[in-house]
Amino acid sequence: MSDCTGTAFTLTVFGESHGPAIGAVVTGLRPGTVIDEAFVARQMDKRRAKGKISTARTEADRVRFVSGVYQGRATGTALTLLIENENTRSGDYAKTADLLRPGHADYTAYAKYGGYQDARGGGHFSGRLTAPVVAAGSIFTKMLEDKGVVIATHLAKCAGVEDAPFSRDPETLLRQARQLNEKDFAVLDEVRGAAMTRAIEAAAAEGDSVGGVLETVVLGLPAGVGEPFFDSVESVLAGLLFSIPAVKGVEFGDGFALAGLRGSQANDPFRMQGGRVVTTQNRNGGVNGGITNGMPVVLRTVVKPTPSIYKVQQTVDYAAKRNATLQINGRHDPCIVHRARVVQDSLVAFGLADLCAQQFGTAWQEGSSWNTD
Ligand SMILES: Cc1cc2nc3c(=O)[nH]c(=O)nc-3n(C[C@H](O)[C@H](O)[C@H](O)COP(=O)(O)O)c2cc1C
Ligand SMILES: C=C(O[C@@H]1CC(C(=O)O)=C[C@@H](OP(=O)(O)O)[C@H]1O)C(=O)O
Repeated sequence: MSDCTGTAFTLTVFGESHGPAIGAVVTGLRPGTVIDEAFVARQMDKRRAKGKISTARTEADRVRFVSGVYQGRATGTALTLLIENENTRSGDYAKTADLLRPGHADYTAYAKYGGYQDARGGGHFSGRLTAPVVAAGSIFTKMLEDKGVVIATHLAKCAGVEDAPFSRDPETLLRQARQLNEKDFAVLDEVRGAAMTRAIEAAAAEGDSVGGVLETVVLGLPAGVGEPFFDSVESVLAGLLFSIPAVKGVEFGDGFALAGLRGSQANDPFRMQGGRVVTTQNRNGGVNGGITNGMPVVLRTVVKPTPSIYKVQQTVDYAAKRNATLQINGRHDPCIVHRARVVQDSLVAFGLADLCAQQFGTAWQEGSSWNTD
């Protein structure tokens, strides 16, 4: 069973999109860890569907902590949080119940669970399950922020429109990261952001959907975080990021572009700066040998176009075992990228907090230094 992930901390998600509630269980929290419900609510708002560029299924997404929290702090025993599904319209799926949606998990869930799965709205395979991921992940985002680690993601590309790149200047990059975390639609260049929004709306007007690339930076992590071989920073984060429904690619640093470079270009030269080891460029994305090197961790994911579109599609009728056509109605995101950005932040936070706990023990949360000497 792998609805559960993590080592020092664990995160379990449960529920179905059209069931009564979805939720998460977190274990391993140091007693006294701050659970800032206002911060959690702000993060949830970034994932909330808004306007024509998102699904019309708007959910309040109120997070109810039902165990493991007392007077705003973690008790140290299992923390459980619940989010009710309040705006389901299962009837939308009734007419097409046996018609497998191309690109979605209808067929694969059938193949695995033999018809016992809750198929309404994609059930457990709905992007809806990312709501508890954000709620739980926010605890780790806050934990890292309190330690001076800033995680920020922008829509590097969406609907074919590219955002401005992250700055290479450390101070400007930190300012950009902080500004992104205040934004609803996370772009560095608002003009390009407006072009993205128009392109999403244009695809939606045609009954179609679009995808894009989410780029994350993590600032303020010390060198030395990451475990040997199978729990390298890249292995852990990629595993978590591929769990986000619709993510089909992950790369670190210059990623696939490294294939076209020479070693003399790909190696990040070391220098001393203010008593610290730094590199003069960051093509390896702040990770060498699976361990952080103290430079910004940089990674990108590919988010595919939403599978549920309104154009007529070829499929099969699984009950009748014959070819069929599918015309979806119902409420779907014409684009997932802008909503998935905070899911990405949350899972990066969880993965890195878990690796920090393995490196420093859960006491790493205390005080302002990392005790790295
Ligand atoms: C925040 C979020 C919202 C999503 N909204 C929709 C949606 O409205 N309609 C849809 O068909 N897929 C949506 N998806 C994507 C599907 O859940 C996903 O494509 C599906 O589970 C199949 O998984 P795969 O694409 O990883 O193979 C959403 C994903 C996320 C993360
Ligand atoms: C409800 C959310 O998104 C849902 C994700 C989703 C999917 O297939 O992933 C399909 C749609 O569900 P429904 O058909 O029930 O409206 C989206 O609305 C959410 O993200 O909170």
